[in-house]
Amino acid sequence: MEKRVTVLAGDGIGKEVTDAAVVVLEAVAKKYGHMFRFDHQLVGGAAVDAKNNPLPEETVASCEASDAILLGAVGGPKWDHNPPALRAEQGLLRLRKQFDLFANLRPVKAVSTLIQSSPLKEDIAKDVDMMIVRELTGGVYFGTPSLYNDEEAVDTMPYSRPEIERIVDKAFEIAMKRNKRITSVDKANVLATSRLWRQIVDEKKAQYPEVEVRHQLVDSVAMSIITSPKDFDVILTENMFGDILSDEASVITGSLGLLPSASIRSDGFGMYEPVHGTAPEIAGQNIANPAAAILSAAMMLTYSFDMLEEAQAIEDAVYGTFEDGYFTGDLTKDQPLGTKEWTEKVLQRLQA
Ligand SMILES: NC(=O)c1ccc[n+]([C@@H]2O[C@H](COP(=O)([O-])OP(=O)(O)OC[C@H]3O[C@@H](n4cnc5c(N)ncnc54)[C@H](O)[C@@H]3O)[C@@H](O)[C@H]2O)c1
Ligand SMILES: CC(C)[C@H](C(=O)O)[C@@H](O)C(=O)O
Ligand SMILES: [Mg+2]
Repeated sequence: MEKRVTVLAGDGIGKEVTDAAVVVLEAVAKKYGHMFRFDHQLVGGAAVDAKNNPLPEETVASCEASDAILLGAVGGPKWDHNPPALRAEQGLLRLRKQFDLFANLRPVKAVSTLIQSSPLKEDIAKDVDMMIVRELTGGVYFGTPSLYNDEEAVDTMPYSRPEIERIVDKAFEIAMKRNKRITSVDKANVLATSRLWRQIVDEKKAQYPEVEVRHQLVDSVAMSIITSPKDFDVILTENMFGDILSDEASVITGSLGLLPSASIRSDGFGMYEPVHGTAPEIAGQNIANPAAAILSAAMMLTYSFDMLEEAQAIEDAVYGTFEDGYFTGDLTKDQPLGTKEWTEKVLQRLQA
């Protein structure tokens, strides 16, 4: 099969980790007889510097002509004080909104070879396997009015019925393919959007009688995700709660550098991005963990290209490399491998 992929490295460690994902995809293409055409474009701070726009037209045009997008990360101190339209993160938010990528899937899997890197006790972290389904194009990230001046600031958190219904449907679909358990996370004791969210989840539940649905308040989930993570299978939540809970859940696995994500819409088009950010303090040093970006590439093969065997081959190579005892510096202090050297081990496994 031939596929076009727009690669948006972005800023900080974005380039190092997307470079790793691209070489892995090239190895997969060679092994399975596919052709992936990569088109590299600017987004985020790099695009602000070059084009005075965090999401230049050429980037949008390339994404429109592609079958999927692979993104590194955007942002950093250099652009933090820019006016809102010229902030690096705007490039990412506009991409998500413009391409209607409403469903953000963030799997959190604790594998036994990495348990020693988790600060949690082994019996708590062991065998955790959950999927965070985060609404990605609504809520407080995109609310108007939005206002900021020296005296006053306003954010608004709107959600419409159709916006909630489609993400709730997606969560039920995913739950049906997994263990038929959903925890819907909200703040219904305070927020009107959460009360509508709860109502719609309850309505949809009637269509999926086999799925066990639990509502839990986000503050309580923030605690239970650490004390009893195995209680969760599918976590369904709105945009900002999902952002916060996914970074928190990464702790269970051992590192934020392990968490991939898929940002998809209904027709199969998607953007694939690690959950982590640009990690400015380690950028350019060949020490970032590329696993999250490589696993995001595997999600691209699954969700956009329907290449399930190829995706599995990437996952096996990544987890096999950990089993072989090779780790980057976020996971071990004992002779860690660099980003490139660790990726080379993954390639060797793929090519074996
Ligand atoms: N999707 C994205 O583009 C995205 C996501 C999150 C944050 N950001 C941006 O990134 C910038 C930095 O944000 P932050 O510091 O809060 O979060 P971050 O995710 O960049 O870093 C948090 C911590 O995790 C470590 N870390 C992250 N990824 C790693 C990896 N692959 N390997 C090893 N260690 C890793 C960092 O060194 C740091 O200690 C900000 O501008 C933020 O807006 C972008
Ligand atoms: C960079 C930022 C806008 C983004 C978000 O908040 O969605 C990031 O934290 C993420 O998790 O993808
Ligand atoms: Mg985040």
